[in-house]
Amino acid sequence: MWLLQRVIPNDLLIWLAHPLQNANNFTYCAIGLATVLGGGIFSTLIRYVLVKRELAQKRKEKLSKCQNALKQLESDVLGTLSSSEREKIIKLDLSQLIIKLQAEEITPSQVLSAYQSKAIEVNKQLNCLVEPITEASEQAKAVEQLPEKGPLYGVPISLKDNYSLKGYDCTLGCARFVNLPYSKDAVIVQVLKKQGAIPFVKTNVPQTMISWETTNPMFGMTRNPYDTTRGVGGSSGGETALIAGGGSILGFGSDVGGSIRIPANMCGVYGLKPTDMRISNKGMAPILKGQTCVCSSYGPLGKDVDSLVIAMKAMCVPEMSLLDPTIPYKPFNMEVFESKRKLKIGFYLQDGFFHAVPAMERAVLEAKQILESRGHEVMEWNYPNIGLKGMLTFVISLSGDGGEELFELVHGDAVDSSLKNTIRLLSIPKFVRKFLGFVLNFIEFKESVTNDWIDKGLDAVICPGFACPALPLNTALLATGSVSYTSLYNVLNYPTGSLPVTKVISEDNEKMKNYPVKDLWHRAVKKFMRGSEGLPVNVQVAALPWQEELVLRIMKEIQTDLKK
Ligand SMILES: CCCCCCCCCCCCCCCCCC(=O)NCCO
Repeated sequence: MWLLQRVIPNDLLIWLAHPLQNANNFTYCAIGLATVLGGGIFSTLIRYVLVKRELAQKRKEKLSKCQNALKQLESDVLGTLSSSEREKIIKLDLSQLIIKLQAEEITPSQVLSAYQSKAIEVNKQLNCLVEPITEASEQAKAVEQLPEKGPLYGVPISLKDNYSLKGYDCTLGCARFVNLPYSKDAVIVQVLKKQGAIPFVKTNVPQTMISWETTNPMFGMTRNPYDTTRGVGGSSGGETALIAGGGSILGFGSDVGGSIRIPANMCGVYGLKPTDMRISNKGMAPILKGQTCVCSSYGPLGKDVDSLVIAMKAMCVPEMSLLDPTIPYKPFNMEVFESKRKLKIGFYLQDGFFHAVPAMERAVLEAKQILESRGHEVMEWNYPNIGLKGMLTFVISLSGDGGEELFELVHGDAVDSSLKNTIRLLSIPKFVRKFLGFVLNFIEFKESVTNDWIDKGLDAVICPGFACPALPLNTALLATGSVSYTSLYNVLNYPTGSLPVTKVISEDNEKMKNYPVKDLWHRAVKKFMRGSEGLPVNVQVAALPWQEELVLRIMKEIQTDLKK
């Protein structure tokens, strides 16, 4: 009161108090209610502004911490290797590198230096890194002292930002996760380290990872090494940009709707999404925690099929099941991978939901021809409305909470424009979700697709790696639905690989004049294919659950004949 009297002139106070002198109980209640409501709104606003400011500060601090760590690393590795020594290491493929490391022709520290300096160089152009793992150099020296060499002895590996490492944040591009370092390595990371691998960088992701444009308000946009005006896909886009740019020889990503395979397609990299539960997710940064219909799978990315095989062999070991008893011990089956049994393989060029561009169709036809020339039977596989049914199942599964968790993750944070649309699309009201769920029986859909494969005797299916190659920066949201090509295999939980088969040529784009513009998504894709010549085009290979070795075998056969 004393303060009010000092600040507000006396006459004004009397005038303000006047209605109160004659007020009845109702008026008191109304004034009280208005005060409580007004106060509530005011304090919520203040809290919102403070949270926003705090999160903006966190983003700034985290970015500058990461940039300083990269600068420090750059000066630490400067001069450790001559550029010709570095290039000799970088040009080795993973199998050759492992042979040289095991034979002690090169040391883990030398290999690490080569990749550290190359990654920094690539990052300057593509902005694909989050931060370096500063303990990597010590770890490289430590493995050199070990009496036994693991299968990944001295191999530097890059990890998507959601792979938890002791002492490091997993920000997922969200400021609320800054300064929350993990106290333990995820099980995958523990196993990889045990096998001799050296995690050396964490790579960029889209904000929340539920998007296929690798950009976020903290670390910014990752660019495509084939054309820096185009994106890299996502969400493991930092990984594929780094690998394609030569800054990593083996990377690890995650995939709930295509996040390993979409960026693999955009950057011409090899990737494998294993069956859920083949590889542990224990200790990983959780996302969409409550939902169990479509789960994140964790898998490798590399420059050839052999890299994926090496990674899977190294991970499918008893150690994985000991550290995470929910994972069945299922060692990598070389017999299946090396088998010469003739296969029956289905193929499709269109999923009936999103129209794939001609370059994607041609890639499937080229892969088909290779497989036929090897004596496999390749037949068209057309499951009615697979694209639409798969997409609806995917969207309804992800939006089980009406987008609540996604809202919460970005509340008060700057929201990336590429994500706004997705959140809106996933905020489907409960009654619509219930209706769609009623129309489409998920379990029946999954069972029916699997039965169809079994009835037709299919061993595997090949199809477009995505609906289109890399799009210009900031445009992924204009073609959101093209995710139907990859998300189908998350819904089905089939292991699926992606491999580069060809590049866009002018004849493909000439055929774009007949590309059906069914809606705004297709209009955008049609427009953005202009100037896409030279971009990589991948094909997907899918098989029934737990058949990772079969997927890799087919990928290897296609890769081998493409190189001839
Ligand atoms: C008639 C059907 C309407 C369809 C609406 C389409 C809305 C789609 C919105 C969902 C887009 C999600 C993109 C996901 C990209 C990949 C995410 C991923 O795999 N993340 C990895 C997490 O570990």
